Amino acid sequence: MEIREGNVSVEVPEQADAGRGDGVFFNPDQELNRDLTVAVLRAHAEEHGVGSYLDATAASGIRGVRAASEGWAVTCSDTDPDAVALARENLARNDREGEVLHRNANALMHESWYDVVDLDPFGTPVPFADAAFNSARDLLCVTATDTAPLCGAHFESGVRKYGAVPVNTDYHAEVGMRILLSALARTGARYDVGVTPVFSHATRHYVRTYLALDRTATAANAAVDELGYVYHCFECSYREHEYGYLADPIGDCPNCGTATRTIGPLWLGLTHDPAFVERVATHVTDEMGERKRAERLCDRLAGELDEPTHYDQHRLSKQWGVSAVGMDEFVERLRDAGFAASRSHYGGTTVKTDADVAEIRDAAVE
Ligand SMILES: C[S@@+](CC[C@H](N)C(=O)[O-])C[C@H]1O[C@@H](n2cnc3c(N)ncnc32)[C@H](O)[C@@H]1O
Repeated sequence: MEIREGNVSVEVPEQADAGRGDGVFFNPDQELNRDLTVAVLRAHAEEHGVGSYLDATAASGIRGVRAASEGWAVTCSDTDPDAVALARENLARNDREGEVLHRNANALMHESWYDVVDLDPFGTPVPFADAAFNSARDLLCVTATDTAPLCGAHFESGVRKYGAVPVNTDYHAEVGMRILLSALARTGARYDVGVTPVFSHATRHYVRTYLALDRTATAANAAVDELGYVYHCFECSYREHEYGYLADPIGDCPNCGTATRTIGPLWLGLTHDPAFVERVATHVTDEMGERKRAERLCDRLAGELDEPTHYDQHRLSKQWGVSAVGMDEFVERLRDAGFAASRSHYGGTTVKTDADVAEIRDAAVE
């Protein structure tokens, strides 16, 4: 079946359920992810110009074709011969140049350099991360769809894959994002590559991040300095974070006395650069099928307070046995009490604030 996405039209196999079928993979639900990738590539090109782009796990090649239509010199790779044939056909159908290789992306990335590498694999990107840090010069784009291990819902799998302790909290999507960033920062650091996340979002069942790379030991050290731990109380939702690679757990919750759980190492630093996000927003354009959602997401991200966890007003209200109020009202009450507060992109009822859970209750519950 032929579909149009952004400025391109590609042939993709008809699939009943979001990509899961016998044929070459295609998931229409990832259009927002791909629209934002194009906007990020445009914003990145403003500073660095267009260059070489590797669509490492290409399937239909839709990412590669869209990047090629933006002027990037594209390479697509896939281990599935049917995917390789389809990606070639899709580049040709759009009159775009580009090479499509029937290669294992890991071998390819150990041999060749690209300005931008895009990892969009099935599930976890971890099997591709080492090679990617030895292939990407400027920007590494990564999707992870294994949210259950990342968020702590599949605890052992999360520990195995990400070398960190994930705990399933009510801010699980953010834990997933910060576990992924932590693992990527530590992988980059092994090769003296420092990462700066310039744009990241947790949307439905995946996390997507864009890392600006600095290939120096100093930058790698700076990235490791952004790692640390969150101590979480399941009784009252109190949490506290601590930078530093060596955990010194706080023990009992200072709010209610219950033992806290340690989560991490997590990336505690910024998960995006607000100025870059604003520039990305200017590159979200009319031909994008997910333009409205992309704009809303950029807007929310740009205004999101820099705090490593968020709260869910509805969960807190249930815990306290009070009625929830409108989100803008909730944020206003926190600000009126002197705290920094913003809504967050992790969900419609989520908020970021520098108030702790007892302070939130005092400020927001009448
Ligand atoms: C989730 S799909 C990619 C989806 C695509 N990026 C998109 O936006 O529609 C993952 C693809 O990775 C390919 N793949 C799996 N292991 C690979 C490897 N080691 N090297 C290259 N491609 C691989 C699979 O054949 C599959 O086509």
